[in-house]
Amino acid sequence: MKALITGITGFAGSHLAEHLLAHQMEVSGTVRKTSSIKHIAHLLPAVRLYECELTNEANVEKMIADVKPDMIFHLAAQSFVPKSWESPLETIYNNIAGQIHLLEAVRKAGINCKLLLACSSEEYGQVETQDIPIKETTPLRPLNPYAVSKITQNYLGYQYFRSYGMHIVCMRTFNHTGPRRGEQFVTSNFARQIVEIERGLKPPILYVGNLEAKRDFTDVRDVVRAYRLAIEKCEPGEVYNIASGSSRAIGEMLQTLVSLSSSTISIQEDPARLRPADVPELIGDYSKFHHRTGWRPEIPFEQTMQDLLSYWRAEFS
Ligand SMILES: Nc1nc2c(ncn2[C@@H]2O[C@H](COP(=O)(O)OP(=O)(O)O[C@H]3O[C@H](CO)[C@@H](O)[C@H](O)[C@@H]3O)[C@@H](O)[C@H]2O)c(=O)[nH]1
Repeated sequence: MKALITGITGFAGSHLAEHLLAHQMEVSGTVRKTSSIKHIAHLLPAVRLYECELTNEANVEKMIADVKPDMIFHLAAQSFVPKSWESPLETIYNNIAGQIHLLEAVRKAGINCKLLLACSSEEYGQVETQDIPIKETTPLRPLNPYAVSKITQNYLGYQYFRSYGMHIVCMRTFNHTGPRRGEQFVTSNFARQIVEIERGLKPPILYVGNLEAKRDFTDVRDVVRAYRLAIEKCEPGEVYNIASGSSRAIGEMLQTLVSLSSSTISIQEDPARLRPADVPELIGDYSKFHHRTGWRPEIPFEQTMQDLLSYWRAEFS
């Protein structure tokens, strides 16, 4: 089976490539001119890389015609919420134009290809207390342009399924983390600061934003396993939550990380890290996905935090 991963050089993309190779799939992926291949260098030449800008229609058509994948995992996106406030149009344009080019290229190529769209729990946005834990039927009340872009990706997938009968499944993935997580995201940002403090590279003050928000974290390695099961077993046109089913305040997550270090660290709020609006609490109900595939998360949160710190310690060794 030929799998294509858009965003293969990224965090989830690199873990997914490893997972699919371990399941005897042929793996290709798209890279941009500016992408670092650091996270997948160890997988070359087993994975094939295609230089492709998803916002360039001709690039995408050529890539799909060349690869003729049996399945596509569409992960490439502008995925950092604060950036979507700084440049809303860029986020909307990148995330939507890229996906439309991909859907159109597959449709025009007339190939038999399953697609998985990596959407987001941010689509739920402002969730009412009675809606927790969040089901796929919970109303969508987006709080930032990134969330709007993901809702659009989600509904485009539905529309192409309905209009053309394409095999498209949509995952509303809750927060996920682990080794290689980009340093702008909260878990990795805090872990990196701790390691910099341990190494004496910065004073022992860890800067934070909103510690009250609650997020439902799953290990990225559990998430990529879910993506393979989803493309194999899920019903096209449907949307599925991927979550752990419990949440933690960001402050609790920070305490877990700090407890795994022997350094003495003080915490200081950095107003620049506060957002114009922050989703207060996300807890996902993953029972729909569990009933379809048998999946449940396996890696304990403390293990994920330990592995994330180990990743940053290795980066600074
Ligand atoms: N990034 C960051 N976030 C902080 C900080 N301090 C507190 N936070 C809080 O930590 C929470 C998580 O922030 P992020 O890690 O940036 O993730 P996110 O905004 O929840 O979005 C992530 O999860 C979504 C799924 O729910 C993904 O769709 C999205 O792409 C991203 O991975 C937010 O409530 C944010 O305000 C900080 O210093 N940096």
